[in-house]
Amino acid sequence: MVPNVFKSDTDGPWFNAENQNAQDPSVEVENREDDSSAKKFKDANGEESNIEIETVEKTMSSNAEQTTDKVEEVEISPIVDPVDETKNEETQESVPAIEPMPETATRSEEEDEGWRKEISPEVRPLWLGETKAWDRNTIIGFSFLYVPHHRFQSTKFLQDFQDVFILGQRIGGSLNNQWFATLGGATEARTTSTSMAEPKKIIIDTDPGIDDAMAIFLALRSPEITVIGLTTIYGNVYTTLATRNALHLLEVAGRTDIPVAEGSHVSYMKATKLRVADFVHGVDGLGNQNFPQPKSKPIEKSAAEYLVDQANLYPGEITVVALGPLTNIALAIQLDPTFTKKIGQIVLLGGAFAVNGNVNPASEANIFGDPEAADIVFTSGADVVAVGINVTHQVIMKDSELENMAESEGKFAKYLSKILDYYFSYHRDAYSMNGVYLHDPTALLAAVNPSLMTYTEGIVRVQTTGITRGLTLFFNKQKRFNEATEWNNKPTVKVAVTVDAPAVVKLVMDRLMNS
Ligand SMILES: O=c1[nH]c(=O)c2ncn([C@@H]3O[C@H](CO)[C@@H](O)[C@H]3O)c2[nH]1
Repeated sequence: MVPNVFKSDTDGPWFNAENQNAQDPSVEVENREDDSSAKKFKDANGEESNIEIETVEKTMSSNAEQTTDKVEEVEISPIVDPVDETKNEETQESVPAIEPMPETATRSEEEDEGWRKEISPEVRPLWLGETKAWDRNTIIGFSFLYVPHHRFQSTKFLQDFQDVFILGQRIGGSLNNQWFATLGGATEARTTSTSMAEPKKIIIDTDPGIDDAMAIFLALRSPEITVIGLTTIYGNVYTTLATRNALHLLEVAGRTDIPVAEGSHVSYMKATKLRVADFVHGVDGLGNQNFPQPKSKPIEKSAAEYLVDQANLYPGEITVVALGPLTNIALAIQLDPTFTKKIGQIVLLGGAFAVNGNVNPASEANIFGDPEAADIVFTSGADVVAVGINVTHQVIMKDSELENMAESEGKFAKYLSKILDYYFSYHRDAYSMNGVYLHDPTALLAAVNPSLMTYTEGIVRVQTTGITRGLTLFFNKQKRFNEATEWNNKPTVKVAVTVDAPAVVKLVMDRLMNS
């Protein structure tokens, strides 16, 4: 592993009054003082606003293994198709014969009505999609609710997955071709698939940004994932420019089919004094290349609305890769508190865990951009994976690799080699290094292939005031403190601790050069 390289950025060229007071010219919102923001945040983020799910501990068992899971109103109903039985090869027990699942299926009006009556009122909202025909994905979204009902012929599709989740709790699944599930007071569902190798659905929340451009192109070249949308945010540039750049990058890639939803122009606390890192990326965010205006337009929905919509459409299936300040994600949670359970995972680039920051000794840029939003996301209960600069500062693209890119015939590599010049010169000035940190591509790869990194789990809080504003503090839960603390009863998140840096650099280079 390459040792962690760190140098303080406190007196870099960006740390000046001009940047600190800069404002997005497109914003006409009354500014608020930092201090009042912090106070309101405390109120808004007090105990009451945290979403706690009441659970009781019950034991779920099956003929093959015993698992202890927290579930609500658990009642296991092993279901065996009485009609078609066969023997399990290993156990010699009778199991339902599995027929191949049709790609699509339809249900009649009458059947639909019948099912509606049998389902408990709590689960009805999820079940009652207007869908009359469905494919494998939508069946999985609904099927768990109906497992105990034989008429639904669950065996036909339950073969495809093992675990069924409601509100993040495992309520059933299939084992040795026998399957079981419970009908609890569920309003939402999460499913995991073991046999379907469908690409993961990804939404990239981005502030392009040179390394954002790398990450977006890398995502488009990664068969393990499907980019279903981009949402934009201020950070490296203001939001208006981030949207323009996102649209431009998709045009370069020939992927204008991917929607772009514009994000917030102000912080979570509605502050308009935003800090942007144009000194890292150029005033246009893309290395001062004077690219033409994109022809395409963002969709009508805001980023937060789009995130909530997509999470509702594909419960448990979407990974948000957040490459800028976390304002849009916090706004999505504010818009719909159940977003935290409907979103599959949030992989975020942010934080400086047990190392100095890159804005000042305390704070990393994305967290510093909106500390209140970051604290909301870290303590939201969502499945969060944080990739901080303690990890990304180990992943360095060297001068020689830039030369290789410039000589490559690859479309993305050629484009990137031009804009990367600016990023390289910033790193030479700020860090005296002949290379650049691959922040955003590394975070993207944590979603593509989590095994490139190792993780620890604990509670993360973000400092929102004073000289350590933006500090990310990780609590490993190894001590029971005498007094109650601000970390009490908060959900845990995963934090990346080590990275296979050579493998990450190789993957980035290979995929971008062969584009
Ligand atoms: O304010 C910043 N200062 C930096 O030195 C710096 N280096 C990279 N970045 C951007 O912020 C995230 C990492 O902290 C990435 O999205 C970089 O684009 C920086 N932002």
